[in-house]
Amino acid sequence: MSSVGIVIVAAGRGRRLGAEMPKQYIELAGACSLRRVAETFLGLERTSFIVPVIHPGDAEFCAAALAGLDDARLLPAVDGGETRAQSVRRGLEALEAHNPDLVLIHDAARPFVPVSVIEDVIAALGFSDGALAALPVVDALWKEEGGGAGEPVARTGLWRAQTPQGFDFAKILAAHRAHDGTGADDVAVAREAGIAVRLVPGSEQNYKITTADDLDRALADVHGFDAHRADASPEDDTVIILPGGRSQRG
Ligand SMILES: Nc1ccn([C@@H]2O[C@H](COP(=O)(O)OP(=O)(O)OP(=O)(O)O)[C@@H](O)[C@H]2O)c(=O)n1
Ligand SMILES: C[C@](O)(CO)[C@H](O)COP(=O)(O)O
Repeated sequence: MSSVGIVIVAAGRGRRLGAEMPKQYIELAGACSLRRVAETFLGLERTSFIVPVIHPGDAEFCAAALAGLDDARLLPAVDGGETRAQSVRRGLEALEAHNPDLVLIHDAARPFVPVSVIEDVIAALGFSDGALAALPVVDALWKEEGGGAGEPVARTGLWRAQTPQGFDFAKILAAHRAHDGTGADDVAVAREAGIAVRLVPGSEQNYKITTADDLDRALADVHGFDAHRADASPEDDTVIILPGGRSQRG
């Protein structure tokens, strides 16, 4: 079975949210978004290695966020760059020594990614060198003209990109090394290098915390998502105290 490396990009500043600390470190019912993402990927047997990519000034935030996750697959965090693409590249360079067959790249700012979406992206990599989670655009689209609705934009065939975005490791590393560091996501980098990328259905649950409204939504959603996770094994009522003081049913 192919080995799967995970890059969690967490070096952003969260400027559009404008909170006191970067959004990936804001607590959502006892665990911040970065920790939630790390726990989700550590919960997958297919995960071989995880490298968090962080801002050089966030080492203390990161240490607190990941405290107690005692798992050899969780590699030391590496410093990110000015752009998301630069941060991804640094994560990939850190994974190179571990030589994974595949890599999944995920935003730390998407705390509620369902395991099924991750598994579907990995499955698509069985027949494609690239795959991304995405959702079709369902609303009508209008081009703005002077504050009003101008020309309509056809929505047919348009998809909203999410993460994880997964790739053949050697191919996406080479693509990032050839890239100028400006791509909005790894699909842009991959396509520039001629890598075919499959669309895999994402999830509305897998939204990115970008604005204050998104953070409010996450703070409202988190208890429901956690209850759902806890109810996964209702026959076993044991309460497990997790590192960092969180609890869940076992
Ligand atoms: N130089 C950067 C920029 C972004 N990211 C990460 O890439 C993901 C993209 O989400 P985004 O909402 O663009 O994050 P920010 O850059 O933090 O947000 P903003 O643009 O509002 O500052 C986030 O997990 C972010 O931490 C990163 O690792 N390195
Ligand atoms: C890859 C991505 O999640 C695509 O939605 C990306 O991080 C988007 O970042 P943006 O700065 O909000 O475009």
